[in-house]
Amino acid sequence: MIYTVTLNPSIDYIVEVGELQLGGLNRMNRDLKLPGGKGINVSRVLHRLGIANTATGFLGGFTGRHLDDRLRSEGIGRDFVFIEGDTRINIKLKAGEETEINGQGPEIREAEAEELITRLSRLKPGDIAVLSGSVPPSLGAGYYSRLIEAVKKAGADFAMDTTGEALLNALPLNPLVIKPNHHELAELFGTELRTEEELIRCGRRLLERGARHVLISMAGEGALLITESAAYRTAAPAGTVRNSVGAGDSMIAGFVGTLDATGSVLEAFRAGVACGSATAFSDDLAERSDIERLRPQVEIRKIAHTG
Ligand SMILES: Nc1ncnc2c1ncn2[C@@H]1O[C@H](COP(=O)(O)OP(=O)(O)OP(=O)(O)O)[C@@H](O)[C@H]1O
Ligand SMILES: O=P(O)(O)OC[C@@]1(O)O[C@H](CO)[C@@H](O)[C@@H]1O
Repeated sequence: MIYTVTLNPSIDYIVEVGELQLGGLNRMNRDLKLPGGKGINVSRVLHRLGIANTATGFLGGFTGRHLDDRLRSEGIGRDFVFIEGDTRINIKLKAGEETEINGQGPEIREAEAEELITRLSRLKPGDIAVLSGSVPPSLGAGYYSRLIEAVKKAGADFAMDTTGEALLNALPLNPLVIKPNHHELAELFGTELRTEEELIRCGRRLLERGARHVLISMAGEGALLITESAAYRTAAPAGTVRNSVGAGDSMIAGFVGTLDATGSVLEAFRAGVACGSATAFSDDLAERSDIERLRPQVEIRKIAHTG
């Protein structure tokens, strides 16, 4: 079973205005409230692919209840720890460009934090925990490491999609896959990454530090996959972008779900790119039919041997 862990879920409030008047009154052309938070997005895409999974993490308040209802109505398995604070609302403003304003997240009390660790310590060998997204400030960056230790002690595996210190701390614990986008990768290494060679070099350094697969997503420019033995590249399939929020999470869902089901790293890579692009071309996350339509368009090229 795949478990997704979202420490900081959200309702994503997608707001479309024509031209943004800063300091003035703007009227919305369109708005949409979607379940959000990176792990929750992974769960929703896995579910659409027909892959059994359980969404866990923290939910609270009226927003948390709404999210839980939405996930229940979609038929997604849930095992959230319910907290006192309100789950955040993240604003995704579309005014030509996409601008995101994400909340910090509610306060998580110590007993609530301990409860999630207890739940994850019940995973079984063969299970995979997908840990995604930001950490509410009250938990601190070290919390992910405690969760991972519980998962590993239970004999289960884990994948990680977060940034900064939390990601670096997870590397020695050997994540199945990590997925920085090219901007996050540059930030991790404190440098600009202009060429494919530079991206691959940084990806390899993350392998050396313990990751087992490194996916580098590059939005409309496709993605790179760095494994122990080689580096691969795909272009993104062509299409009209509608809402790219959750494209990276969709990619993780396709990669982890397919790797778990087939054992094929390249099929997992292909599925990941198809899921990511299908989401970018949809208002909400991708539907299975859109993913299947794009899958054959994803051509994978081996570009380098590792080592
Ligand atoms: N504009 C686009 N056109 C085609 N495919 C896209 C586009 N944006 C994203 N994708 C697909 O989705 C994958 C992941 O996208 P991206 O690199 O934007 O991830 P991300 O930054 O983690 O996204 P997010 O944080 O919005 O979930 C890309 O590798 C690509 O396959
Ligand atoms: O603030 P975080 O946890 O880093 O990211 C949260 C978020 O931006 O990520 C998802 C898209 O990947 C959205 O559903 C959600 O609003």
